[in-house]
Amino acid sequence: MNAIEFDQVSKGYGDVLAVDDLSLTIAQGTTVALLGPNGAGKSTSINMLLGLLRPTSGTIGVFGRTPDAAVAAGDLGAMLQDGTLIPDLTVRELVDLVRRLYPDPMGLDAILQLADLTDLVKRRADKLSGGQTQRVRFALAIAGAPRILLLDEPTAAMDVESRLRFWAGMRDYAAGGRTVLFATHYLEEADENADRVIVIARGKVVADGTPAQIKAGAGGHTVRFSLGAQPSAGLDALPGVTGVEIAYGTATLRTSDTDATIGKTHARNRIEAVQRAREQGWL
Ligand SMILES: Nc1ncnc2c1ncn2[C@@H]1O[C@H](COP(=O)(O)OP(=O)(O)OP(=O)(O)O)[C@@H](O)[C@H]1O
Repeated sequence: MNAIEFDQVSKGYGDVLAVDDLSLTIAQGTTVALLGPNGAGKSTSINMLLGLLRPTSGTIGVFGRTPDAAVAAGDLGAMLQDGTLIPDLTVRELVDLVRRLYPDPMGLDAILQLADLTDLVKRRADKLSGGQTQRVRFALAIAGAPRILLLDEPTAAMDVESRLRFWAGMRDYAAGGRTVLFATHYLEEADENADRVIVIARGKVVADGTPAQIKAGAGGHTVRFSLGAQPSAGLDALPGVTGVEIAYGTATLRTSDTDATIGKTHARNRIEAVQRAREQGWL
């Protein structure tokens, strides 16, 4: 049975077409990565799945029901990009409070263990680091034992070790037939933690397959260059680009069309070099 179904879904914000005629199905029991650069439409898709946003056109089904009906039935748990915790409660009190809101929740100890929170149970929610806060938000997402878990860039504030423990907790949660859909910018995270990777760029699916297929296929080419003085903004909008990573002054672009990406990168660099030369009074 399909857990999730998008049928020709589009979503526009004024002039911006964030999701563009998206059709896909996700089978129950799979862990799927939604991989794409900033602005690809990942959060918009997840928010539509939760019924927080309405599609401009097309329909979304969750176990054959509308997103609103699925949320009401407790089928969907989510960890979104922001959201504050109730500050006055301890971690244990907060997780217990939320799990009691559901008809058939997970046990408190099981949640705390999966979210790696057993050492933090007595800590007040407003005294947590960014990565610890993320772990509590993961605990709240799984508290109701939802059949589908949606994670929107869940490891954003985590260090390397926290990330590894987080993904181990996610895999334990997914084991036994649950469906997980997570959004990420990183091919490595998708590769290591998903059964299937859907690459989206500018609201459209540009590749869809197993991590091995995605790495070997069209989405797997890499263009790397030193940024120098030029800004990194806008690299994700270059033709073919499906992912951007910036580290130590080097840009690594993942692209489905190396020629088009290099052509535009070259043109952009020349324009910026001319602009800089003008600013310096050399031209
Ligand atoms: N409320 C809004 N109003 C106008 N435009 C929006 C709004 N929310 C998102 N957008 C635009 O829609 C497009 C898709 O955004 P979305 O947040 O879904 O992408 P994303 O893949 O989740 O990006 P990121 O990785 O940065 O979170 C972007 O161009 C974004 O600027």
